[in-house]
Amino acid sequence: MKTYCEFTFDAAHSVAPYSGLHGHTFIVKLTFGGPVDEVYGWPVNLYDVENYIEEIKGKHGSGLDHGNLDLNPAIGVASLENVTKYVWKLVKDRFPGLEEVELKRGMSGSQEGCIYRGDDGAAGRSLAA
Ligand SMILES: Nc1nc2c(c(=O)[nH]1)N=C([C@H](O)[C@H](O)COP(=O)(O)OP(=O)(O)OP(=O)(O)O)CN2
Ligand SMILES: [Zn+2]
Repeated sequence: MKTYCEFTFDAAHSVAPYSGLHGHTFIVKLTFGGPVDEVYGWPVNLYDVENYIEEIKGKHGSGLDHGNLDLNPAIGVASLENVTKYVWKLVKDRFPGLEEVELKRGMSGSQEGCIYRGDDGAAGRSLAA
């Protein structure tokens, strides 16, 4: 069984020398697997995940939401890939059943994104549509 949830956050970033500081709405999809609860049938309680998401989004720029990703030393250069790996680390530490993080930026129909499954050798595919 794979269970997923999505969330968005608005943040600024730059990827020098290719882009200066600008903002996006980032869309994140978290997919969970592993042993399921015998009663509820789920590998993870999304209620717990949603509470944690609010925590990592933070308030007033203290987290991902409405922040400048460039200022977070744990991310490094705020490319799609580095932000995706950062989200992976945040969530995997709290929910070991995390199996995949997909991060997208831009508007539907012209989005770019990548997928990370915890293995640097895994193909992170660009979703330039
Ligand atoms: N594999 C990747 N390649 C590149 C990335 C990346 O994250 N992964 N990022 C960039 C630059 O950010 C890119 O040149 C600028 O694109 P974007 O961040 O989307 O900024 P835009 O000005 O294009 O914003 P839009 O909203 O998409 O118009 C380069 N390569
Ligand atoms: Zn950008």
